[in-house]
Amino acid sequence: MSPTSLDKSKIRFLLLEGLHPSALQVLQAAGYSNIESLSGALPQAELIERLADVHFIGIRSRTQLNAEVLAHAPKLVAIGCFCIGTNQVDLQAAQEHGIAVFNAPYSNTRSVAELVLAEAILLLRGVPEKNAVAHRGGWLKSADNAYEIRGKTLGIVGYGSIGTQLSVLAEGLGMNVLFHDVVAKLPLGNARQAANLNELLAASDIVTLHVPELPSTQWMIGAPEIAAMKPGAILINASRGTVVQIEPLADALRAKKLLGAAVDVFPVEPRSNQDEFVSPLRGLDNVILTPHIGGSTLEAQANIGLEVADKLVKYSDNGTTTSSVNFPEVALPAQRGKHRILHVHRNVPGVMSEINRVFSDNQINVAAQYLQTNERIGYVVIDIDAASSALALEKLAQIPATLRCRVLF
Ligand SMILES: NC(=O)c1ccc[n+]([C@@H]2O[C@H](COP(=O)([O-])OP(=O)(O)OC[C@H]3O[C@@H](n4cnc5c(N)ncnc54)[C@H](O)[C@@H]3O)[C@@H](O)[C@H]2O)c1
Ligand SMILES: O=C(O)[C@H](O)COP(=O)(O)O
Repeated sequence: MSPTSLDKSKIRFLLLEGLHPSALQVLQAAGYSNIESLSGALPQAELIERLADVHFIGIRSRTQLNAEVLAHAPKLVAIGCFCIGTNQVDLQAAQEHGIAVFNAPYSNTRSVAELVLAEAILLLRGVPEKNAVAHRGGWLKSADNAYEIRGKTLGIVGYGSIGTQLSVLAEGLGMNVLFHDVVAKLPLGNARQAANLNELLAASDIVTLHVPELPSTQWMIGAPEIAAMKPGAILINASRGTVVQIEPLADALRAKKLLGAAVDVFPVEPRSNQDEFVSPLRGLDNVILTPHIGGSTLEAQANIGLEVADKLVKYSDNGTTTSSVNFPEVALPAQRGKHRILHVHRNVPGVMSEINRVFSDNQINVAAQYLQTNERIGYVVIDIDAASSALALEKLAQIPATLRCRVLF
């Protein structure tokens, strides 16, 4: 019996944006060798060119996999976002092409929370400004506008994985925690959910943002929201660059309405370390500017490499889609002596009858079948006799609603 899965040496992986070597190690240990790793993101035209024969791509937050790029990726089976955010991928277009998307939803939450707390402490003491002045030969020894973090109110916008982790750490430092979320959330410790964003803005000494990039979070902090903050408050954004309007923020910092700010993410970010960083916030001494490194610790990156690479291997090797962000979740144990068909299809009436007709019309015995659907697509894993898999694959590929179809083992 000949193996029907594509030979592992022919399965191409393209890893972008300097993924941690742990990702490569997981892929190699699973038998994959056709792997190209690049340190930066690619411009759209080059991305499209390279995706022509790539089966799996690994990216971080910079690589834009929009509908046009995905339309030019005929062999792409899955995308690994080696980070939390998946806003850089058009998840709906990926679904429509039958491409599964995976991420690492928890691996860098601690790293972000630690950075935010460190920034809050430094900004409350005026350290960024005092440091900048000292570098220019000045000496700003003064207790003016320098405060302890103990007893201050931290306002967390978005009480998810990062927001809750931060909440616990902040209370450990003696802070009061207020949070705002669109969903009613169980407060941890003594934290309290604010009635709305304005209540949080008016009551917080430090406002920190931890919402995903969504249409509803775009530019959610602009001039009116900054005006609603306490005079002398601090704003921290380590979420996404589209959440805060930069010009009103720069104005408020210049006018000393805000004591300081820490910004890790920007509406436009350089594609690589070789490109220039351009921002109206440059040159403001009371602002900590960091190059999108909230999740960039070796611990987080190593864990992300292991987690996402493992998800790609499991999907490639046996079709498991557990914790995919855009695919129905299916996990079936492998069966000895059987071949496995993975069929992704548009979720339209009658499609399962057509699929099952392939087996009944061709007298193919089905040993196991597992279907999961969401609004748009269905994903069915079918184990059948090895001798029939080539015929089944050919017939299933002809069903008009088929998006992707492959056979394993
Ligand atoms: N700077 C970095 O390096 C870095 C690292 C990790 C994550 N991030 C960003 O941080 C974001 C948050 O990460 P997370 O793991 O905590 O995500 P999460 O999904 O666990 O939590 C997000 C929370 O925001 C809430 N939310 C959504 N829309 C909202 C709105 N309009 N107003 C208030 N709350 C709203 C959600 O209900 C959820 O509780 C990620 O989506 C990512 O974009 C940045
Ligand atoms: O979404 C995330 O996890 C962060 O924004 C980190 O992105 P990065 O991997 O590009 O640093």
